[in-house]
Amino acid sequence: MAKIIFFFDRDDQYYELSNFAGFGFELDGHHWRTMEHYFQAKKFEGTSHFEKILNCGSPKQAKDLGQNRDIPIRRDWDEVKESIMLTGLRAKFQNPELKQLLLGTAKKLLVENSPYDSYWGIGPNGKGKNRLGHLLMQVRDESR
Ligand SMILES: Nc1nc(O)c(N)c(N[C@@H]2O[C@H](COP(=O)(O)O)[C@@H](O)[C@H]2O)n1
Repeated sequence: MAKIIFFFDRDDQYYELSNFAGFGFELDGHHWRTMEHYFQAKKFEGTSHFEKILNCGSPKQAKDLGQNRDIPIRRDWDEVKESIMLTGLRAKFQNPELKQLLLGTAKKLLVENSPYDSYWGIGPNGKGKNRLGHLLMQVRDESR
């Protein structure tokens, strides 16, 4: 049995772990359609761009809006982004179905197999930080 779970593409067995997966949750008085909506919107808290991301349809739209640098993102984003990601993941995995799925991964290494992102995923050379995978494993440990 493989000791590593790679997730990223829609047809991956554990696609639910992806921030793009369609599992909504409540947090900070809002309903978030996906983790990606929450994460990207938090870059622009207190602006109309936050509302635009909150209300947009797809995680892809949320990410595209979140990468728009015509609108300034909060200055301390690099310092707070990990704790924002962790807070969102904790809320997402309150869903009993998702919590069971996460716990069912037991002690396996969770890896966001993103070919683009060397910070949250493992990036093009497979050596990225995989911070999303590590935070998911933290939430898994907390859920036991
Ligand atoms: N382009 C893309 N497609 C997916 O299906 C993804 N899961 C991701 N990764 C997510 O992108 C977010 C990082 O965004 P920033 O570059 O920090 O703005 C993060 O939620 C990754 O999990 N990307």
